[in-house]
Amino acid sequence: MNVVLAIDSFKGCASSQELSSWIEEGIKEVYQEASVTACYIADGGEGMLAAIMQNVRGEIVTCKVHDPLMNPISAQYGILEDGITAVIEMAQAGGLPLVPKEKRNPLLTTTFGVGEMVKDAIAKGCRKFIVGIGGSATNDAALGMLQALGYRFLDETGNELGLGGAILEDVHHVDESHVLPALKTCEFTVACDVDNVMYGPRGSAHIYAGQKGADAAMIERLDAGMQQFTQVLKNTLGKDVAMNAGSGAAGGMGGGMQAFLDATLRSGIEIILDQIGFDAHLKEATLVITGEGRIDQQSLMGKVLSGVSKRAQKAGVPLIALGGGIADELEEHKGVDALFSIMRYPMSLEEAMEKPRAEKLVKQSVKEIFRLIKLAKNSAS
Ligand SMILES: Nc1ncnc2c1ncn2[C@@H]1O[C@H](COP(=O)(O)OP(=O)(O)OP(=O)(O)O)[C@@H](O)[C@H]1O
Ligand SMILES: O=C(O)[C@H](O)CO
Repeated sequence: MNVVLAIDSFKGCASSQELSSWIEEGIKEVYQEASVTACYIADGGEGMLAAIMQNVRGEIVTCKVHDPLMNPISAQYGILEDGITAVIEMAQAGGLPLVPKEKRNPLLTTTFGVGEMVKDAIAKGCRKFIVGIGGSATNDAALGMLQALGYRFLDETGNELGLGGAILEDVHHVDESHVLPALKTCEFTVACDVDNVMYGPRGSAHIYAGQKGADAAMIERLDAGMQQFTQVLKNTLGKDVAMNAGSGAAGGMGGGMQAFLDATLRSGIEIILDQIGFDAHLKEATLVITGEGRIDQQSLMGKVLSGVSKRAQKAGVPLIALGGGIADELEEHKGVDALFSIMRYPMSLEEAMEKPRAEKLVKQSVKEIFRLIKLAKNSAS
């Protein structure tokens, strides 16, 4: 019995690492001799750095940067063993949890700190970047990040603009004369947690600015600003990126990085599965277990579950998914052989998400599943 685990965190409850160790314990109680390979998983947002660095060789670097409201903080990024590839998780410097609820305002928040991380890595010799984007407090199309790297954004009359999503509507000119020279020799691959576009009904502001503290009027302003800014990108750089998949991830960070840094945008889960050599693990696998906090229709359309499912199907390995909860409307789940909720009896979400209870529920569910598998295997042989 070779089980491969590729489970996303249950957001607000348990990390991919914690879940993996609980699942492994549950399996081992039934199948002592089982071999369990835990692949830590994330989608590009929070947790991506840990997911990649725990699966590959490299070092973690801590540096001093600024949070989305420009308060000094420490952030971490990784340098792979080749010494030139940096793994940057934008959420470390631009993440939503860094901003207290009452201060969340994507007109003001900036990705400046993410640029500071890139600058630090460049100073340490890095020239290749894997940047995980998502889980952000920002909607500034990467302008803050670019400002930290020397870009200056000017209004109609040539005045330099400040920080935050509010400047999108005022940018008319881009001054590249102070850009860090080494930036031209850098290669960026962006791991996007979603495939949204920069503006419009599926744009970053309409879909995600609400959770970052924007009210309806702010959302309209950010959306209009983003639209205006993408027009400037077209006129000044000749770059038409606004409708590319992932350009609207992390408040337009994907699109900004594509336009200014020639970044390649990919789905975060695909990048992570490649980095950790997931396909090789599948070759030996009897079964794969994936999952996330809440399994819904979206889970099967471009996030961790669908990424893992595509590869498991290709390798012909059965896949089961474990969720804190499963959305009512989810009846069809093509690509996942069986879905299980860890819940045993009605309880409040708060109770369910208490870590010790979640741990117990996960282990109990896993034991039940593996008891059945063992029984079926024994009766078949
Ligand atoms: N132990 C748990 N029991 C029941 N439900 C849980 C538990 N842990 C998390 N959840 C539910 O899952 C939700 C989080 O969902 P999930 O972990 O799938 O992340 P998400 O916000 O959908 O982001 P993403 O899809 O990018 O991972 C929580 O808000 C909660 O409703
Ligand atoms: O950061 C965000 O805006 C969301 O995670 C989508 O990318």
